[in-house]
Amino acid sequence: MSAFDSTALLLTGMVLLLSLLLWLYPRRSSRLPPGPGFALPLLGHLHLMGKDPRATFRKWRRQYGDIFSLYMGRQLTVVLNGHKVIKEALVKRGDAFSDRPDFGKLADTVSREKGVVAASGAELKTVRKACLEILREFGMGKNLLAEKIQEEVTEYIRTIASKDGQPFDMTHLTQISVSNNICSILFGKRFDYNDQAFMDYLKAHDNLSAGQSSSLALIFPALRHIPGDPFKAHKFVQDFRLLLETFIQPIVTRHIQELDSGSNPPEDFITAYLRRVRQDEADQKVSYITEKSLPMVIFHLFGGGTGTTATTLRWAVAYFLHHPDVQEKCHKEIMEVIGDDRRPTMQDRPEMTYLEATTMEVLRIANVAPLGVPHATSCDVSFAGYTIPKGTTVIPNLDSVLHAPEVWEDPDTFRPERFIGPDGNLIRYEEFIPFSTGRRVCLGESLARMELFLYLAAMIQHFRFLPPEDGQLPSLEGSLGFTYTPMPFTFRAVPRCK
Ligand code: HEM
Repeated sequence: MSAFDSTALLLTGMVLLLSLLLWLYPRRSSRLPPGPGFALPLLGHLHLMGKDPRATFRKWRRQYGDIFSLYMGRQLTVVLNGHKVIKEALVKRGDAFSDRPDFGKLADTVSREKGVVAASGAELKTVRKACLEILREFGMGKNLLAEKIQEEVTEYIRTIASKDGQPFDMTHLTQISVSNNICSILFGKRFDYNDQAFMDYLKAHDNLSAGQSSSLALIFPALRHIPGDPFKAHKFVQDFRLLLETFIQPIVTRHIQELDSGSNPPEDFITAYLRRVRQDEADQKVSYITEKSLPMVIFHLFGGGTGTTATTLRWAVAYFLHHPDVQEKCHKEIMEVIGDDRRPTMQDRPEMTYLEATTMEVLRIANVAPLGVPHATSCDVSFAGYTIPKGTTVIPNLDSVLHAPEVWEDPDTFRPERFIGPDGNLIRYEEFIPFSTGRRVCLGESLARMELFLYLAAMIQHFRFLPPEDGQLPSLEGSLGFTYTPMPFTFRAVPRCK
């Protein structure tokens, strides 16, 4: 090859590389909301996000305003901040802002089904409606379910009492117990607190919600083949498979066999959903309610019903340990309304303003889903003077509402009294949106609120929470993955004397 040929080859290579980089380099159009400048090819602004996106978003909000944009990889993403903007988008313009983005190619290697959390458009409408109707059939928000939860709470309290006031970590016990409530609805059964297989499933669920995989791994599934799994991509696929294929799918298959063979499957969510599938088939209706999508729907309800409520209970105990006065005020109210010789019931709830205010303050300050779940635009939208294209990922930054200093005085101070008015009644702030707002508001909100009340009332009725003998208090700085969880801690649950 002559020197001329090699130079030409080198130049052509450089031009091709430059074109590829330019093609990969995300550029923001002038009609988009402003945002950080330098986006890398492939990574976009991921390298600027830091360990705690909440802190980065607070900084960018100060710099660019309530609506800013960035690139997560090559995906255009708009972050909405403050109650006014989030309400405007998710509630008033809910028609345009209620889709979900593609949750990543790594998840697609396990299943492409959308279930409920990842569904958009007509599929979302049909599946969400069916889920809500069936959950209500099984008593969500009603006494029937409250009684079931009370039985689970009784078992939970018995197990805590068996610790004899010695220090323990409540994480696994609380997770299994809370998960049993949604499992009773979904599968018609609860799991023993020592069931090792179930504990492994919960561990896999924990790993997924801790967001162990990097954002890069979610976008580039091939990273799971790198030896040593540095991006935790292989682990993500393993955990996802364990839950979907080893835990949930066999239960669904058993229900299908029982239903089709005329034997009696348990009267639970799966059977109710399958009856709808069969009905739509009999009516020859083209429907999104299908046998194939059912395992993913169950995966989402199981996931939603397992992590967040248990995490909120752990945050509540962490704050009680830091604020014994709040614990005592809750106990005093419980003694006045319920006493110590019967179980708390849902009928007691309206009388218990201080416990309710305390629960709301825990939900606000701990804010277990600080960035919500990403939404996506279903069409090109003109919004606040910008044009946001169809398919843009939208992050409703709930942290910007629940910790807004203009709404909550000293937002980082734990003070249940902020939810109680001068007349002694609860104040229902419009800005209190830990379950998000609009068409995709948390589907399990009333179940979660019922659980939080029944667990906390019974826990405080029976025990005084104290730090271990060395006085070590839990950190109030948690770990942020898909949810915001407390760091592991131990405490003593000392029985209250009758
Ligand atoms: C303290 C407890 C809980 C909190 C703080 C919480 C919070 C949230 C938030 C912020 C969202 C995102 C809404 C959006 O996209 O705008 C969500 C969605 C969801 N939650 Fe919860 N949640 C809790 C408990 C539960 C429970 C007990 C269930 C069980 C059924 C559940 C099931 C779901 C489902 C299925 C979705 C997706 C809804 C959709 O995509 O349309 N959650 N939750």
